[in-house]
Amino acid sequence: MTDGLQLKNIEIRRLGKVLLSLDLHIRPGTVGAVMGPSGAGKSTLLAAIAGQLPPEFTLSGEITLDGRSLRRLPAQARRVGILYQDHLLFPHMSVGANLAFGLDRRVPRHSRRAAVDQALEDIGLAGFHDRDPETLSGGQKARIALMRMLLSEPDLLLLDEPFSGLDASLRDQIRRLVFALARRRHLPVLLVTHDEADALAANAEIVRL
Ligand SMILES: Nc1ncnc2c1ncn2[C@@H]1O[C@H](COP(=O)(O)OP(=O)(O)OP(=O)(O)O)[C@@H](O)[C@H]1O
Repeated sequence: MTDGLQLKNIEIRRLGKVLLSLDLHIRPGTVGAVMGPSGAGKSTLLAAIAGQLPPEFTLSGEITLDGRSLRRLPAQARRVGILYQDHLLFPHMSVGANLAFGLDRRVPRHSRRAAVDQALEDIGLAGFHDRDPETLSGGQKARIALMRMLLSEPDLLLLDEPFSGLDASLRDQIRRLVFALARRRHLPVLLVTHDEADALAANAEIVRL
């Protein structure tokens, strides 16, 4: 069995033309960074791994996560967490409700509040449970979006330029947090970025499209 994420002979086509082809192996607790020009298919690749490839595209090749093949699994069964640039939180729910939404369904109802409070503490936002997401800073939203994703207990993290909307010091702080949490949980991370510094901060193996 191969641990982590393995992409073998992946090809994504649109209108019969190859958009991208690649091979990649990301071990648990390490980061693989995919870099390339705009339109190269980076976000499409993440969608393919997550089981959300738009019907305009076709995919061939093998995608395995800790040895199990993902391609035939529906998106919700793949246990993949995705983080995007815009850190979308549900605006009509409190911070606590946003986090509870991410919680793995296996967490029993009576321990959910404690799990959410612990999660808030882990990201330095203890006491934010009842806050409205609209009242948060960009960095606070980013931390909550990250934690909401981690609470769903994914086996793989897909990061689609999650740091690019943040200013320099915040960017450094958030990416350190993301990579430290991923390492601690032994998760493989596939990072899409335009910024070489993101890849360096993650000690990532870089694949250029
Ligand atoms: N739903 C879709 N239907 C048809 N074409 C699409 C769709 N989504 C993306 N494309 C096209 O597929 C190509 C790859 O897009 P994608 O968003 O994966 O690129 P990217 O490398 O992530 O770009 P960027 O760095 O600008 O985010 C682009 O030419 C884009 O216009």
